[in-house]
Amino acid sequence: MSYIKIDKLWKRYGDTVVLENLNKTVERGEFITIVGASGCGKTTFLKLLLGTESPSQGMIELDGKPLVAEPGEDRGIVFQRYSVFPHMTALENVMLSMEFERSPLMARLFGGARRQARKKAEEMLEAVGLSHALQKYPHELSGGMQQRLAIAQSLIKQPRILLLDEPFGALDPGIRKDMHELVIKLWRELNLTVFMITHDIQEGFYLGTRLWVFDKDRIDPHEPEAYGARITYDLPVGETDEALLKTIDDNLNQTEQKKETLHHGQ
Ligand SMILES: Nc1ncnc2c1ncn2[C@@H]1O[C@H](COP(=O)(O)OP(=O)(O)OP(=O)(O)O)[C@@H](O)[C@H]1O
Repeated sequence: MSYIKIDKLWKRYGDTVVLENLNKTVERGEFITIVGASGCGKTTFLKLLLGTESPSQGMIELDGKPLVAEPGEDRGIVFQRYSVFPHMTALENVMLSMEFERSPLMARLFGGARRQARKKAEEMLEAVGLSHALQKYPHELSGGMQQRLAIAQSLIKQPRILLLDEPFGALDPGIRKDMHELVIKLWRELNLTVFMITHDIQEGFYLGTRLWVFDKDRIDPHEPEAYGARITYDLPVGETDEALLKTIDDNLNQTEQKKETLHHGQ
């Protein structure tokens, strides 16, 4: 039995087909990177995995059970820009995630439980390289540090699956490299299963174990909403040649161009 099974999965919004009949299995500990043209449904797919969206048809199974459409502790997500609470320090922001989890009504822990939460939050901030910034407020942190904080917030709940939606898209290349190392370290040490969306196909090939390409390869000019994205490539990372990379990039650019042409023709 596979850890995650994506079975005849469709997602529609009204008459618009966003995802079309996805079928995949994923084993524990895999690191899947996802690339695809803008607006083709990558974030929607992560939301289906997170459980904040539900399938129109088909299902996702997690550990042999249908994934329920509500966020679970076993899944954590990091977005490109994370909304941390501006009036709370890094430490308080991470502690708050734990307080919400352990005391959902009051979001407040006391005494020994609070001391324990504080220790765990400090350890997690240290693991992401922010031990020197525990008392800093988000506006005092650089973009890379804010994403480290977002990762700490998401990992403090000890998810088994980490969903990353272009987490480094807004960062400078040098800082991105540090973040790659951090994510690889956390993935290995915490034995996570990771799904990460990126716009950068090279990043997709550098990180992880498997690269998925989402592409809406069929477009009917009379009915542009009729087809959704499918997973057109599923490639083991590290075994693919440059020529194939270029073909994928060209295909995705063509999809973008077709969309542009349709858009302007309307
Ligand atoms: N809640 C919603 N209601 C209606 N349509 C939606 C909703 N969420 C997403 N969509 C549509 O679904 C399509 C896919 O959106 P999604 O954000 O998943 O794409 P994406 O591949 O992540 O894009 P990008 O790379 O630009 O972030 C878009 O056309 C979007 O407008």
